Amino acid sequence: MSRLVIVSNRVALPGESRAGGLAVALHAALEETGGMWFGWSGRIDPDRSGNVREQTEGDIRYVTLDLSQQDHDHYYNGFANRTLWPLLHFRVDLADYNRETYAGYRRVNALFAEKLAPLLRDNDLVWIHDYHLIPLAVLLREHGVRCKLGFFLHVPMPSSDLLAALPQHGRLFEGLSAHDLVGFQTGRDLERFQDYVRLFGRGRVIESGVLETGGGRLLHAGAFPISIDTGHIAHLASQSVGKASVKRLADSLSGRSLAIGVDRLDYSKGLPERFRAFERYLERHPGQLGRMTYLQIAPVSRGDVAEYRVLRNELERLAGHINGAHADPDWTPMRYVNRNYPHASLTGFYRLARVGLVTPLRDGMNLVAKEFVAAQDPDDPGVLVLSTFAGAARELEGALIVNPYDLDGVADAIAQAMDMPLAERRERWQGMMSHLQRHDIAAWRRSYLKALRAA
Ligand SMILES: O=P(O)(O)OC[C@H]1O[C@H](O[C@H]2O[C@H](CO)[C@@H](O)[C@H](O)[C@H]2O)[C@H](O)[C@@H](O)[C@@H]1O
Ligand SMILES: O=c1ccn([C@@H]2O[C@H](COP(=O)(O)OP(=O)(O)O)[C@@H](O)[C@H]2O)c(=O)[nH]1
Repeated sequence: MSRLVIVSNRVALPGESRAGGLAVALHAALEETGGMWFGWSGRIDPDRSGNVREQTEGDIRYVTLDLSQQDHDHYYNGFANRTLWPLLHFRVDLADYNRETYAGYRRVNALFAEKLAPLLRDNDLVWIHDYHLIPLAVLLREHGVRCKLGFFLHVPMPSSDLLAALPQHGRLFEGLSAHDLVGFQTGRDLERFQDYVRLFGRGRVIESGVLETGGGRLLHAGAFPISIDTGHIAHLASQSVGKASVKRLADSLSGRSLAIGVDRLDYSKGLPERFRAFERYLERHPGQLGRMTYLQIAPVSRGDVAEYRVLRNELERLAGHINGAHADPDWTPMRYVNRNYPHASLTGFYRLARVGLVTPLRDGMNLVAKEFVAAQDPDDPGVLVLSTFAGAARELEGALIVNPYDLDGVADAIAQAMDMPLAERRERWQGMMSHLQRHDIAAWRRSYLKALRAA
């Protein structure tokens, strides 16, 4: 059996709990197979990049690298999160390109390749994750690495005309052809990648999922929608009833219904639009006033990046305004919390909620949508209000699908969820839950690795 080696910027080290779907999902995948997880240690070294740390827990060997402040600023805060992240989420208006951060991004990828290459064996399966590490495969090949290399993009693949706005897009994206298999979240992402290869990459699509790249190399590509450990989330949720944090939340509602949103504090998640839609709900549905409390959990993310700080200020202002304008002495319409919660609490919060609000402007998948469904009480399930621009909307057909830019539409969906009869809630939930039982994180890992072995 070949060894699985996962490479990603973010590594869920033992004992670390941090919001973010990639780390949650990869940890669940590696727990089943064992193997090696290689990535950034999460630490800044005041002197230099490249200090290697190693630890083993169970069947997982973690090998991580420290980064210097400057490398971290240029690679993670800079090119990855101020250039690629906005661009890949269709936000050319927010993308900030500069050659210095691009050089830092390439430098850190070169360092990853230098430290990882000597650890690899020819029969390993190496699975590289996300936009932080697009050039890594080319660099590993230059170090003589011959094993199978796969890549998975967790974020959306944008339209090729948008991608073409990036200087160096050709060098960067043509580098994907050094992999044996490139995976995307949805069929639409795959289609947009194929368009890019055809229109800008000097390549051709032989058949869907089989491409000839500009350099004449054969490349396999496919859609592999990521998922959750459905059984585990459902189990945690069912056990959460007696948990103190869950009980305190339940008691604090004084019999009112709960609507919940759980998102990293990120502009892709559509939080200002969601807050405004919630206010619109209060205005358009006065008959429901005082019947529901909206809890938004939004742990601070990428706080060193300017756009994220601006967003945080805007959300504080909006939450204050909504409560100021609509609260009663005995009822506050919304609660806004910047703390990070472990799954043991979150799953209980999801289960308490009548409405789950997942309304990103763009999202690769959105695991919160899937967790919300898996955590529901089968006898009395809540309703998911889901943006059509989340990858999860391609699968979760029983959700109320909304356009997050249409504030009235989102407001009306919240009201519909509040009034939805039990029989309809059950029917919608059962369809989504049986999908998630069949398509869980193990199925995702298996289908990707099967395709990688075959590529
Ligand atoms: O590592 P961070 O900078 O703290 O950010 C957390 C992760 O955010 C993004 O997650 C994506 O992956 C999820 C799982 O596939 C998916 O459901 C979600 O739609 C994506 O946004 C990012 O792509 C990861 O690299 C980050 O680790
Ligand atoms: O306080 C929090 C907030 C979020 N999450 C987890 O972070 C992940 C977020 O993944 P998603 O795919 O929804 O979005 P991402 O943050 O990766 O863009 C989910 O597993 C959440 O349960 C968490 O553990 N604690």
